[in-house]
Amino acid sequence: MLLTLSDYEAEAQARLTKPVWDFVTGGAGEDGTVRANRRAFDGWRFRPRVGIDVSSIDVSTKLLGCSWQAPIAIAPTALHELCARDGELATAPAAASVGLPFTVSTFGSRTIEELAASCPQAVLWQQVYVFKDRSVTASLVERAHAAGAGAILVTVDSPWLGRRHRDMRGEFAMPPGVIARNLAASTGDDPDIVSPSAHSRRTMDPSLTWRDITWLSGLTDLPVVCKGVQTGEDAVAAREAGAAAVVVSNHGGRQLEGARATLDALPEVVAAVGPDYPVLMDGGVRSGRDVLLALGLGASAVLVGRPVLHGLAVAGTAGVAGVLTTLVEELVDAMGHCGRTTLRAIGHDLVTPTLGARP
Ligand SMILES: Cc1cc2nc3c(=O)[nH]c(=O)nc-3n(C[C@H](O)[C@H](O)[C@H](O)COP(=O)(O)O)c2cc1C
Ligand SMILES: CC(C)CC(=O)C(=O)O
Repeated sequence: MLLTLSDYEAEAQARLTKPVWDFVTGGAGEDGTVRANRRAFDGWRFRPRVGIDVSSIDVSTKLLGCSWQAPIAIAPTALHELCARDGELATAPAAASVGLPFTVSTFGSRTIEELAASCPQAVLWQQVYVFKDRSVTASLVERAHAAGAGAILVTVDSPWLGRRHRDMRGEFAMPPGVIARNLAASTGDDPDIVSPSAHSRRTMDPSLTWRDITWLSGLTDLPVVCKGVQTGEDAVAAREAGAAAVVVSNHGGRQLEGARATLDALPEVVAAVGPDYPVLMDGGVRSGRDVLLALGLGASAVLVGRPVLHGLAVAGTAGVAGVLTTLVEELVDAMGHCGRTTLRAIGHDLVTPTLGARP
């Protein structure tokens, strides 16, 4: 029975080849930060209130110029065709049916134009990297705008891809026929990403600074969101560079082994930018209760990465819709039991450190 996101994960593992499973699941080094992201959620418990009418619960929100049915979005993950034949073409209708934004990766196996045409109801965001060749980044932004995207997420944690031991040991190579078509539409030819690590060394720009975010913000009227911020200082710098929001993210533990859990970094970031600036987070969110803890610690919304790929591998569109619906239902359930009926009613008083889990 597919009751929880762990059930989808186990079922996905049974369906994917080992190299693809390792690529999706793994992180930098020995996966220490991947585990830290998950464990951080065990460090917090709820302080439920009772005596409050919870017969009607509204988890919808308005953020970055669009309406969301719940404060959850799909994080950008490369090459959905690794997990399902139709790749992102299967993901988009699931996001649309649940009413949540879908961030298309630069390395999407389908172009943003194809996705916008095949699923006009979907709220699509475009993730970009600052490439050494700035014209490729600018083209991704321009195409996203023309395709009707709602926001640009610029990933700022990737001078190159992290040292991912699972992929290095397994000598991961992209299966033949899996093509980063979204990037290809901006470079003009099939980008050679057989080795994602080698490709990142050739193309991603390690000289990226906040000046580049200012440049990027000047290219578009769309909200630009900085993804990969992990400190209060950098959140303030992102805001000053023109970002409309930040995503507290360590790339799902795939970049710097030893980076702290994103849930641990979140309160510092929220304190630095104040309550009126949108702070999103991702990393290790695996239940609606996790979503609620992140909101209690100040997040405006969360993104989920791997669980969407698990849903895709299990049952395509229906699998992704199942994963997203589970998260929303669990969030509503937890809010009711906590005596909270709207997102506005969620504050720091909702959470308390787990006794014995923290110094
Ligand atoms: C297989 C895979 C591919 C990813 N590709 C990208 C990408 O192309 N661009 C990006 O900014 N982040 C990428 N990420 C990171 C996610 O956007 C997100 O930060 C991370 O998956 C969140 O953690 P979670 O998987 O625990 O939810 C990728 C993550 C995974 C697992
Ligand atoms: C295909 C890669 C460039 C994407 C990825 O693995 C990542 O961003 O974590």
